Amino acid sequence: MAEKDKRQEQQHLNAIIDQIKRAEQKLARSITNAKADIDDINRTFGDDVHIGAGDDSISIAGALSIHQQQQMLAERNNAWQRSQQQLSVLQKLEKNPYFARIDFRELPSGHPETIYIGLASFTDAQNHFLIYDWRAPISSIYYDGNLGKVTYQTPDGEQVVEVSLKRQFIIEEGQIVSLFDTQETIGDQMLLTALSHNASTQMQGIVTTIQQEQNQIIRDTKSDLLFVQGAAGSGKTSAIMQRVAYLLYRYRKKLTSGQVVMFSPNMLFNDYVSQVLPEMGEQNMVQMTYLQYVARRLPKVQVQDLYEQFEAIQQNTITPATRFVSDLAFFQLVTSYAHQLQQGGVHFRNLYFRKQVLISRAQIANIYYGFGPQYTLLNRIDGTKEALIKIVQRKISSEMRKKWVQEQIQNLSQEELRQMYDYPDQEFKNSDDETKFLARKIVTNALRPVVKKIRHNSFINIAATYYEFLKIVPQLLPLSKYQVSDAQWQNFVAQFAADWSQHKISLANISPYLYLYDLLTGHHGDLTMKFVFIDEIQDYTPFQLAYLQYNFPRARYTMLGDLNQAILTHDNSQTLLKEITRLFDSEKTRVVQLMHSYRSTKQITEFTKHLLTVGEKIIPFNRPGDLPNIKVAASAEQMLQATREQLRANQQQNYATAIITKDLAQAQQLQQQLQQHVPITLIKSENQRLAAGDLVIPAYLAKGLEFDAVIMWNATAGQFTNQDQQLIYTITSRAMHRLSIIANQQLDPIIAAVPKDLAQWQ
Ligand SMILES: Nc1ncnc2c1ncn2[C@@H]1O[C@H](COP(=O)(O)OP(=O)(O)OP(=O)(O)O)[C@@H](O)[C@H]1O
Repeated sequence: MAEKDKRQEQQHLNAIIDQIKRAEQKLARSITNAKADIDDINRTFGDDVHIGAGDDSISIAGALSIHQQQQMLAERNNAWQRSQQQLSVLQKLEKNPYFARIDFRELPSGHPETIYIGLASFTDAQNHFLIYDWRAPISSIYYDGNLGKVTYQTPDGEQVVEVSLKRQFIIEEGQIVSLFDTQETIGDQMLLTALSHNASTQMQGIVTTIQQEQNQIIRDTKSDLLFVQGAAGSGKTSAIMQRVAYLLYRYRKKLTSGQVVMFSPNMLFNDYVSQVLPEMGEQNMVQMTYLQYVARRLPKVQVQDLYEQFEAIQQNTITPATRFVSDLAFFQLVTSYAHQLQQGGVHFRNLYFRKQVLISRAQIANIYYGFGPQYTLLNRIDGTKEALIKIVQRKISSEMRKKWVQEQIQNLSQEELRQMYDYPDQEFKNSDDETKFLARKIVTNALRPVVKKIRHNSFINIAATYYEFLKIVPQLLPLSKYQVSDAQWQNFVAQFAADWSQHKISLANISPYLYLYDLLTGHHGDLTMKFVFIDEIQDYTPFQLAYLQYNFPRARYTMLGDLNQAILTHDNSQTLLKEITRLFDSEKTRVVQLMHSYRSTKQITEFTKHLLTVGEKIIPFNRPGDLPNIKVAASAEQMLQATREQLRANQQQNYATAIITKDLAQAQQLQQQLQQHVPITLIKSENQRLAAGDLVIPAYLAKGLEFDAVIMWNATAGQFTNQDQQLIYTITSRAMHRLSIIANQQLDPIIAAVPKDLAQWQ
């Protein structure tokens, strides 16, 4: 490119930065003023409020004044926060205002235009766009098209333009480091630079290099279900973070970050992605794991956690019965069973008062089933609640005469008495009246917990109802059709009861349990949630997905996964997609396949894709690096030695290494052995933070993460089973720049089967 062009671009950049600086100063002044206003209002708050003379009540004028002051304060606070946010966006823009320029002409008869695209929009005093937000409709021509005719979507329909120039910039601290014109969608040069960086404990945004296939996902606004299947490292997670930012922009004023929820594989991962949106000037969405979501509904019961779940898979304790209750067929069975409960089958609990049965379960059942057949479950429960509360109210009068109440009245201290009165120095006709008043108060207070129990549906014994349901499942449906024998089913049911008696529940049972509870009590889910994102979909069961859909009935769903990386569900992963699409209207379902893999070097991706014998197509991005190296040591001692040497070699290249083990026990043992020689952090729980530097981490916690260098520990024959192909793929595909595999005496056969020329064998 001509020197003259470069000079002109730097001049243009300087002029823009000047304008940004001026806007920053203006904003900083208004922030200072807003802050002064807020302080002022706070200071004069007390003075302006007129307290009514003679008593403690506030006069109407005073109350109005308080209300006005509060409103004013809230407005100023909002304005102040908005300005703060704008300022932080401007500060980011000042360092790196834009990354692309497009010259184009609207067809058929527009005049030539030049636009610059950056992280956010920036306009001059006359409201001319100096920078376009990357999410603006026009910006999609940067991501989607080549030179020449390009079509893009606007809110008013399609628009065609003729693109004559696409220029990309790398700008650091206000200086153009490099710029190039490109014919392609996004020049490979720019992507290569982006991908060559070192891994970090925080995920980075990909605004400047979003690929065309990713852009389809980010800007989709039509689908109720957007299902993205993509190889390891194909940018699924990156794309959805960008998609959230896009949706918040596109639907601003109508959509808040609280109406977007993302279900992620573990909390470590939540932490890993937590900076992406704030870096783009947006607030984080709600983020949680499925386990957190269901477990918080049953705070007194211990739910099988991620670790136990993974161990169960490893020990092959996943039975045909567990698989069956994870299926859509079982979801439908729970749904239809709930209808049957209108006729009978709900179990109840006695309601107690002062250790005596106040309303017996038989009485409650009579009320519940006393309503006519036209009553739905919801009407039935509402009607029962009403009737129970009436019974409680009727008890008040008879209870007031009881001895315990009289005793309590006599034992009341002056202070307690004062608190019982409706207002200070309350007067009564006579002492009888006063005693009656106090007795009523005491009994009402004592009955309050019972009323609360009624309101919270505690009179329903959901565990017994669910248990009864499990017991009769074989009568409702031929289990043999689902490859479950009678004995296996009996075991499953017995296990539920045994777990429950110890206040535990398995992950397989918790979703159907809660679903039955929801149907019984008319809990209809969260109607305000507008977008639900589910990452690593392959680790969900169809039941869980159907249950999520039940819980967020008005939301649109984006599901991402790699069917090659199912480490918690194994065999059903290939059929999962079919099952999921059954849950949605096919007209509004879109399936996108991401085939390019960006994370790893070409050598690593070529190697890892051979670990999969069946699976989806994977095209490596052409970023060169070393061949993966495989070391088969002669003893456990030598394996450790080789690991230390590899760690050292990686450090010399400035690569942070993650040593990934099959399970937690191996990770713990290895870290202890290594720690005597080198500092290394053990990641043993999802509640930890990801530390910078070298780590030892079990495979199930490394999901979704990436590292400069990976050492796969103990890839010895016999450690992994035939079923572990996807686990091995997940481990090895975490490496960005270097992959090492270390085994003792004999290599795992899945790895040994990879063509010899794809690795360096030592
Ligand atoms: N368009 C892009 N520009 C720059 N970097 C990208 C792009 N797409 C993906 N990457 C990088 O590739 C790596 C992998 O991306 P990401 O973690 O989003 O993939 P994934 O599909 O979720 O992977 P996995 O399923 O293996 O967890 C990240 O370092 C990400 O920054």
